[in-house]
Amino acid sequence: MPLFEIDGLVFGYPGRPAILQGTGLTLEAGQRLSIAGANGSGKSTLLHLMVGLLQPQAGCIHAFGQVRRAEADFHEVRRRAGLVFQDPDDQLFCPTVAEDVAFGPLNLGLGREAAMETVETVLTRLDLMHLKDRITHRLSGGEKRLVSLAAVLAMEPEVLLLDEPTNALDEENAERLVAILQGLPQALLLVTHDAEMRARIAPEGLRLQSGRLVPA
Ligand SMILES: Nc1ncnc2c1ncn2[C@@H]1O[C@H](COP(=O)(O)OP(=O)(O)OP(=O)(O)O)[C@@H](O)[C@H]1O
Repeated sequence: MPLFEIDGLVFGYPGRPAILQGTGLTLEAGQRLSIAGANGSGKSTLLHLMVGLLQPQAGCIHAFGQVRRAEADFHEVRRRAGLVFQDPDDQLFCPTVAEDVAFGPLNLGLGREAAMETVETVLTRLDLMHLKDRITHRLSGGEKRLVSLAAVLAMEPEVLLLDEPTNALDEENAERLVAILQGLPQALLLVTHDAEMRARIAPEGLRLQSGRLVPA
């Protein structure tokens, strides 16, 4: 059973022409797919539709074995599919890094102590323990991006949806992120303009062009 099976998606922002015009996509368990495409072609929009942050005007989103239509259908999707937003400020909203990373596990019903254990495990794995007690909004752009990934991984999603994950990262941290992503067991959908990163993490590539996904 595919994790996501999307067919015939049509979407345009209110008062604007449709940017997705019959987009289809299948993501299988363990599969790593990349999506390239021009600025403004609708890549971020597609990821937002996949987790129910936007509603399509037509088409079908089948996720984790069920058709998802209403907002309530997407609660489970957002728990099982972790979206790392293009802008970390859309992801992080707690006063400290520890609280931001603990937010997901606490929301899933973990007790405070268990959630804090998860925070330490994930931050240690990403080599970010030095940021644990920092004020989130005072972090650098690159630090925020890594903490965003930590916050998503803390929820142990079955699939990661990554929107330009190396934006704002210096070379060393971009390299570290690539190594981390290569080592993760999850299925992954990677949106990036970085051709080298696509080749190293998700060589099976698609391109969003004229509102449809085509082989890259
Ligand atoms: N909330 C919004 N309201 C109206 N238009 C929007 C909104 N969000 C995005 N758009 C427009 O929709 C189009 C697609 O945006 P989207 O962010 O999905 O593109 P993208 O392929 O991810 O681009 P990039 O490569 O620059 O990140 C763009 O023209 C953008 O300006």
